[in-house]
Amino acid sequence: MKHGIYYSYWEHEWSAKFGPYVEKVAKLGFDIIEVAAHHINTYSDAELRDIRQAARDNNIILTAGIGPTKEKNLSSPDADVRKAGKAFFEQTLTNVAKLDIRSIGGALHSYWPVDYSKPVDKVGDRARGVEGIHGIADFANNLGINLCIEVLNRFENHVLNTAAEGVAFVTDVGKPNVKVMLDTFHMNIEEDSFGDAIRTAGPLLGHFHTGENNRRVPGKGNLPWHEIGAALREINYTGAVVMEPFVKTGGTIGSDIRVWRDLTNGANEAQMDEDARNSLAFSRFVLGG
Ligand SMILES: O=C(CO)[C@@H](O)[C@H](O)[C@H](O)CO
Ligand SMILES: [Mn+2]
Repeated sequence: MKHGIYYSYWEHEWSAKFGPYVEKVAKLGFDIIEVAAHHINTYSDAELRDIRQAARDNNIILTAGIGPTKEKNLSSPDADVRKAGKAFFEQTLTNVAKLDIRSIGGALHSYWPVDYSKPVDKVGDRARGVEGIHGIADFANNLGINLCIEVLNRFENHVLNTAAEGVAFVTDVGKPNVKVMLDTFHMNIEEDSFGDAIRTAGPLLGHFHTGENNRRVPGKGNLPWHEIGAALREINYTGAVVMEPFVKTGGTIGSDIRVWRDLTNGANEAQMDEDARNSLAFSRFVLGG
């Protein structure tokens, strides 16, 4: 098991440059830095080469996360939007591969966060999502990349809310590099049992996000970390565990995640770093790795 952190912990925008975080998280003791792929197509090849080199020098693995926009939605009823989504993913995956990234996770099968001001078509979106992911899976596989389909809570997406729905979706896609991704924050809202949800995903679990009930770093809230760790051990999970804390207000990240209060009690960067370091020690102990 490898442990990481999403760089958005420290940032307000998905467009923030992620290069400087490679060395920072290495110093904090992490194995992985997860970066937002939303704007990777604006990076030059030279920039990507430098970041890849920094990761190699610091013994850090990069993983990617993404919440596709409505205009790049692989499950849209509009064929032109689906086409734009496919082209966007092909370009994004090509650039992601330049960083030696082997895993991209998020609502790849849909868009995020969902606009609920209009009625949603869960059945149609799911069917088009299966087809859309099926249509980019081989392209990703040829680059050595796993597509990890994130199960989200009802307020952020309607297509997949439980591990069982995630497993059924991934089984329907039927490609070896398409996996289920779970996130403890979302599980806490939707699942009857953390342990059962993890066991339901079993060998299909490809990526795992951690965060407390209020998205503080693991160890500062009330989630049943021992139960979560026992279930991960039971299924012999050896993949990435990436903490995804969101504790600061502001910017697109603050508003997409609905952070309307400072959950750090005014912590400065050094104190936030210390929280991350402590949570990493807690996570390694309780979850393994
Ligand atoms: O859990 C979440 C959002 O609640 C994230 O994983 C998100 O989908 C994506 O990473 C955005 O970059
Ligand atoms: Mn997540």
